[in-house]
Amino acid sequence: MSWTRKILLILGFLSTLAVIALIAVAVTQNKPLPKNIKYGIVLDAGSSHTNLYVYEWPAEKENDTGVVQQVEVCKVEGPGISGYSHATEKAGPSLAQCLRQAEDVIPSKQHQETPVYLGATAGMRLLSLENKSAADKVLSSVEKTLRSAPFNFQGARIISGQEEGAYGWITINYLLGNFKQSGWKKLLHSLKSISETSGALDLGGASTQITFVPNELSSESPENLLYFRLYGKDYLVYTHSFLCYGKDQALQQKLAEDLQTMENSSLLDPCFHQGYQRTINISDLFKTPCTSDKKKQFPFSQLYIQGEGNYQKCRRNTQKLFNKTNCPYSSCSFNGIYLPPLQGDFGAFSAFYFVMNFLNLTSEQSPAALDRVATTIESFCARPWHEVKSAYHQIKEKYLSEYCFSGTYILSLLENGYDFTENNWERIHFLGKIGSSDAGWTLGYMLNLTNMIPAEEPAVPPLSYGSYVGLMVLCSLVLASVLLFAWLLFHKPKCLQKGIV
Ligand SMILES: Nc1ccn([C@@H]2O[C@H](COP(=O)(O)OP(=O)(O)OP(=O)(O)O)[C@@H](O)[C@H]2O)c(=O)n1
Ligand SMILES: [Ca+2]
Repeated sequence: MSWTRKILLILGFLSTLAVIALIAVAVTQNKPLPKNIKYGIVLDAGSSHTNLYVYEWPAEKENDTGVVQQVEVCKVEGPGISGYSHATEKAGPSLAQCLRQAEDVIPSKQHQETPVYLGATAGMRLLSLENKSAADKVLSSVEKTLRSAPFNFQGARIISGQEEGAYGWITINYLLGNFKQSGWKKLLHSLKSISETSGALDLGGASTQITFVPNELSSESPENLLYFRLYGKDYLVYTHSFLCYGKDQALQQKLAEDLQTMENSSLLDPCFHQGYQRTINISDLFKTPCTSDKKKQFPFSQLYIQGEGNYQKCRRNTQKLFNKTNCPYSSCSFNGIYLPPLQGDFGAFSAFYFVMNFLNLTSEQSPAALDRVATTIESFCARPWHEVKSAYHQIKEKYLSEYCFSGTYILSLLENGYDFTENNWERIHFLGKIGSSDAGWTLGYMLNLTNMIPAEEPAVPPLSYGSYVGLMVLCSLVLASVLLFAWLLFHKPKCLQKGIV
């Protein structure tokens, strides 16, 4: 072998070594640190029940959007905490089992640093209107239990309807990735200076919320407007919470209304299936502040409900709950509450989802047209109770017996209350979960209280780790080839000269 050929071989070998060394250095120098996971707990103390959520996120990424996810949900046995008004000391202990479940999910050495929050919604709002001292005692009881858990207690309080709407909106937009815009979308949006978010529709047992970014800025009703700066963008958000318009309180309102014109104690109710019967104490019906204005003396103490199963009648019946007669603003939803024109897509969750999912009306591939939704509810309501009961024997009777009313109420609320029509119906997306996380206010609440949503966009390295390593490899290969080529060109080893090769 000639000396030039030897040198060439050595050089080739050295270049390969250099490339390998460069890659090795790039990989080891920039290897991401082992994942350090953090946890947070939020208890959603709703009017019908309490859920405990455990969230996790990588510690080093806590200011990025979309990194927090739900790892556990525990449904507390028994009623919501507002249901303990007659045994307030039992409200706290009812949470113990779910807290123990959270202890199993979160590594013990991290218990102490894990924040735990409890937010109570409309059930407790109503209880504090009805009996403030009972509401305070319930909150002290749950605080005592939460303080005795091994976590870092951060508060147990009643959140306002505005907060409930706003945090629900933050949750779904965080999970849908609407706050983070990358690539062409970011460019497009910065050119048009818009950023699309999705509205949020939440239906609980005692209240319902509507929250979205309206098209035009209007200061007609400042109490319905919220301002946020999130990841470097400004958002002006409309929100309203209707207390007493959750589906359980809406049913109470409807029954109290029906009672006004009754001559005897039996009620033929079009919102329940034919053959269904239920007895209600009239005193219970008027305990809630939602019906107190309809309270009067009745010549009977119990109400006997007989199902009739008639959607059209039920619809006319529930429609009466939405008073559209006077509106002091340019536009209203109902009861004289300001509502700007609807804008964009909406995510509809909690009972909106439970009910529509039961009725098979949530499919994203072929969203049901409004008239198909109505006919589905109509034919469901028309099925006799014995048939419904045997077809869905696995579903709790309390839920099952009310899907006809709830479906009808949801249509009334969306169509009569908020003015959704067949033209924008497909903009409503009924969703239970986004990824592994439930849609609801709890995630947004935790993100806010732990300062995990920065006002300005966090500085992020321009390249991801993978692209960085890839680029290093590419540059090294190009460099090595250029060197080799240059050497070959200038030194023209004999082996490459014409006649020798
Ligand atoms: N699979 C399910 C689960 C719940 N529900 C009903 O859905 C309603 C509301 O549920 P939820 O969103 O959990 O309400 P809460 O959070 O308890 O009430 P609020 O937000 O008003 O405090 C309740 O009437 C409950 O009976 C249902 O019909 N089917
Ligand atoms: Ca709720």
